[in-house]
Amino acid sequence: MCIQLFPNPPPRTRYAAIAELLSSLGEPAYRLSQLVRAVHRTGTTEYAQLSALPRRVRSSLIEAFGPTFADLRPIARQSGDQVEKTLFENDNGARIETVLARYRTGWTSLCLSTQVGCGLGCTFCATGAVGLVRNLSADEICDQVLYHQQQGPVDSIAFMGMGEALANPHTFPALDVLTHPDYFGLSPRRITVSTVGFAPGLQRLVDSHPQVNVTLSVHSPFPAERSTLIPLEGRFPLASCLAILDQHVAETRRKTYLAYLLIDGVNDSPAHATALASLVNSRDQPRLFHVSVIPYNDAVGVTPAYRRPSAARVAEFLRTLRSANVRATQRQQFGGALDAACGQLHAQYLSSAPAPAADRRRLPITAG
Ligand SMILES: C[S@@+](CC[C@H](N)C(=O)[O-])C[C@H]1O[C@@H](n2cnc3c(N)ncnc32)[C@H](O)[C@@H]1O
Ligand code: SF4
Repeated sequence: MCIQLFPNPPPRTRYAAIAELLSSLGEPAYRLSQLVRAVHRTGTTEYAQLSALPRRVRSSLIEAFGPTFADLRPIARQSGDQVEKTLFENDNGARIETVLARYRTGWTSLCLSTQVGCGLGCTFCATGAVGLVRNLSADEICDQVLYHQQQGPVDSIAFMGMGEALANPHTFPALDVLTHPDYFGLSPRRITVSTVGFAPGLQRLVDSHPQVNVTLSVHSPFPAERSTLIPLEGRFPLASCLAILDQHVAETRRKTYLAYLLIDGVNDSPAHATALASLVNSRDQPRLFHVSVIPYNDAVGVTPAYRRPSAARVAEFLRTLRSANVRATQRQQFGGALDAACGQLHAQYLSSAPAPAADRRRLPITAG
């Protein structure tokens, strides 16, 4: 397991570096938001094509930062019913995936990645089977949103793709950029961060971005069993994360989500549901905790023979929670056939097929 405890201050974001350059050139303060608006509106990330900016500014940007605004480029896309999975690559060949889901109401939700792989080793997750290749930079996290916004509106964002967002120190400057009114201008209430329980990061998140929605992955109410599913339990027990959330909901009155993965014959018994309900009902504000039940998705590279429970078993689990007055719903999931649902992303690190060529810029679109 690889654990990083925010050892160094993260490097400047591209946005801060450009602001500094523009100021040193004596450009007016509005130039940066003009640049960002032009990138979002035109669908290009090539500085040379941003004709809204004076030529001298474009030349200085290219000289300082190279030809393009984005570090990640999309190299493959798969579309299925209500879902689109995009594979991105950076210049060093690191790959990640994002998933855009379209609800029937027209609402769009983007599930983005924060790490190439993940070092926390949860036994049910394809991203965990990859291991941690590296953290994404704040710019790479934001580039995923930028790319999708260039294609159409993105109504909400979930940090639920590849990686543990709160173990990556660059998640915090990325949230600053995404919510900054001059850059992405997203409401923090439309952003959700999911964590498996990286307690120092969780504390930092609720302190620095209290309006961002939080989901804590629980998956077992029993500590010994939880640590066989989520090794991080041994380092940061669930109880310590729930204590942080208790304080957070008391201060903000914001609803908080507890994700519960259901694996057939492992953690889906009535005894598990009853113990989970007791855990929720023992909070000071139980009505502010909402349980999202996620039936297991087949995940490449996962060694134990886990299986998805039957629909009847899932319904029974939900019934037990609700009859104990716990608010609980099944998470709507999309893209299982494309390996695009929760826990299935691995950006071709676990495929036998060779990785795509780094310079392939066209997007093959395949039906799923
Ligand atoms: C891939 S994780 C990324 C966010 C964060 N690292 C976390 O674990 O909460 C997003 C969600 O997918 C769930 N998940 C992981 N593997 C899964 C699987 N095989 N089937 C269903 N959900 C899974 C996680 O438990 C978590 O709730
Ligand atoms: S479930 Fe989350 S924390 Fe666990 S291995 Fe997968 S991405 Fe990492």
